[in-house]
Amino acid sequence: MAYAWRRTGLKAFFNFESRKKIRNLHYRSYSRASKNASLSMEDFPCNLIRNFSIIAHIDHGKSTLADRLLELTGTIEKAIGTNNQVLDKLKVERERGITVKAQTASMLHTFHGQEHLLNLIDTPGHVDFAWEVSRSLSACQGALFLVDASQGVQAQSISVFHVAQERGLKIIPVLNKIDLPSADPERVTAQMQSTFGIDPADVLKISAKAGRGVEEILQAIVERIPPPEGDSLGPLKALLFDSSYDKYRGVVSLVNIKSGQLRKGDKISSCFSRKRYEVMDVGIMHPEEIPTTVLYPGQVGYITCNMKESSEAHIGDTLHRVGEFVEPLPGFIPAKAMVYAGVFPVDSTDFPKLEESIKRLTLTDRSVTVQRESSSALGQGCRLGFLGTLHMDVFRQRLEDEYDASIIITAPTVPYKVVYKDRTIFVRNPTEFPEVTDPSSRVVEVQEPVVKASIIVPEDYLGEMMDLCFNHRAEELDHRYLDTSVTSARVILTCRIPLSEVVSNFFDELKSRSSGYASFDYEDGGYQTSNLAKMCFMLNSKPVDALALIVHRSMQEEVGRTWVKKLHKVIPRQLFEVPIQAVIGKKVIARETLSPLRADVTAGLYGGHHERKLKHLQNQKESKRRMKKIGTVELPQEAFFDILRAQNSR
Ligand SMILES: Nc1nc2c(ncn2[C@@H]2O[C@H](COP(=O)(O)OP(=O)(O)OP(=O)(O)O)[C@@H](O)[C@H]2O)c(=O)[nH]1
Repeated sequence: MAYAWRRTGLKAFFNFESRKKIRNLHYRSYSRASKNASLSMEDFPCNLIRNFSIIAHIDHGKSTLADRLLELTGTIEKAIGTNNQVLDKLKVERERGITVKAQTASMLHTFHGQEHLLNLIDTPGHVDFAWEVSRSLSACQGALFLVDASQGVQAQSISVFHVAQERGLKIIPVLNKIDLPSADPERVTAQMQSTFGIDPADVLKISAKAGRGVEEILQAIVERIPPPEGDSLGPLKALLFDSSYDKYRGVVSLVNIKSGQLRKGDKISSCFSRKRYEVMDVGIMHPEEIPTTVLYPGQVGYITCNMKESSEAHIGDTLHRVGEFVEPLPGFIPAKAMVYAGVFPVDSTDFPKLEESIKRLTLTDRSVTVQRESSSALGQGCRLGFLGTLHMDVFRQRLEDEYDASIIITAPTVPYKVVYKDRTIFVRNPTEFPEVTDPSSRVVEVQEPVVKASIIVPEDYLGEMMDLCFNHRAEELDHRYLDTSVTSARVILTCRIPLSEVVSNFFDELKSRSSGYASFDYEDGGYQTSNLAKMCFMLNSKPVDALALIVHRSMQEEVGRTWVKKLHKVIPRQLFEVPIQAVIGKKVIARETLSPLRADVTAGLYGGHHERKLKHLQNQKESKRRMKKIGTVELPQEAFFDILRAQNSR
């Protein structure tokens, strides 16, 4: 998919360097199918197709294994020893070494003299991109389940295993990184057995980096994963599971044919919108687009039709032939935004450009929700909903990298439920949070989202982790042993914890207090009643809306004091006294006072040098232009943004 973006819509926005790097990577890809462009899809009935995914905890080697499989099947050039990660195509993925977008590639592999079509979908490992994983699995019958032989089973190993199991996929357990000196294959295999009931005899032991054991993986894919099913003579049913946007061809959709045949020129219709289209182009992702004339049941490929707007490609939609009635496929549960933040242009006149960039970027990332908002301190902006804070950070980086946007993001907030006597509303922006202490607000109660969290950690750090969880208002703490190794037994700790705690600095604390050994995963745990309030920050009695926070009452003094102190540090002294206050309702929780100063920038310049004085006055005039005026208080724009950034990473 990203190749489609790269070739088209987003290409124009990449800077020259990143384009050059990606182009080099692109032209290193050779393949039998691209040389032999007349790939005949008729040659691959269902029994010769295997659709599979690679699933694992973050960094356990999915993209590296994908590279080796593509090399071994001749899809790309051999480059063992180098770390290409061909399917991680976005600049943000290559810079951070993480996958954020599932990618598809088709390989041809001859087994017992018979050529098979293997469709691989490489998926992200981080919990924020779990939606991407579950969507991709819908096109698969099997999954390679990778576990790092030195790290062992980690938190996301458990969640992705269960997602694959619930979908009834055939799971091939793989122990990766056996080349590492710290690898302990026996212990980790035993963990896989005790945690997932995996038979040790089924576990393939490989080094994706060195290419060891990868041949056996190809064999296992063909032998163990069932072929897809589907009647090629039945009515057309194509599951639309992903899409991207091409400014010349419109929407490019990724489809999995569940029954029937999809040909160029076919007249098709969407079960979701009932709109009709004509298929302009069909093909497979190899990983580049390779045109074919038809797609058969079980096959995974792309189509373009006359879909002009990206919103027309509804993820999870069923496409069928015009005039044929079909029962729609089950589709997908829509992504649920977990955190919200306001995104504003640094220069407020750039808002139209920023809004356009956000619109284009969300075409390639459908899990982001967008709503306009305005702030008296920051001007016009958008409130965006993300699946987590890493997702938010990746989106920010993509806006900067691919759209050259200069933005400022407010502190992430979670969606709160406010129950009134006669209705319930969701609040995604702290400024809209009611004054719950005021009886006239008619608020019955406030609820906050909670998650069911699991932390896997060596036993020695259990105490630290319990302490961390308690400090973040966790409840229902429980733990059990994952393995009983005498030297380094590992424990899985589970609890319910407010989502707002998770999106603060929880993850950083978890890593530092466990020396990097703990892994963490969470899933939606519903809502619970909570004692929350809106904290406003006032400068000289004027509220600064962009800084408002929602806090738990048990932490209000601590939070108020911390931020008032930080504001005191960064706000320059004014010509008058400025009280800085943290306020809940009408009550001042914390206060600092900025003493007055008469700004005489030429005071230090003794005698003569009239030009120097003029230059200083000129400089002062310049910097005044970059001041933010909040009520009567003038604040350098950068200082204000620093506070917002600090709130963002609190
Ligand atoms: N020693 C060793 N290192 C490996 C092996 N496989 C992968 N790695 C390294 O592990 C790191 C993570 O590998 P990736 O392939 O990016 O992992 P991933 O699972 O795709 O990561 P995400 O997509 O971010 O979840 C890289 O530095 C790889 O070089 C292996 O078999 N042996």
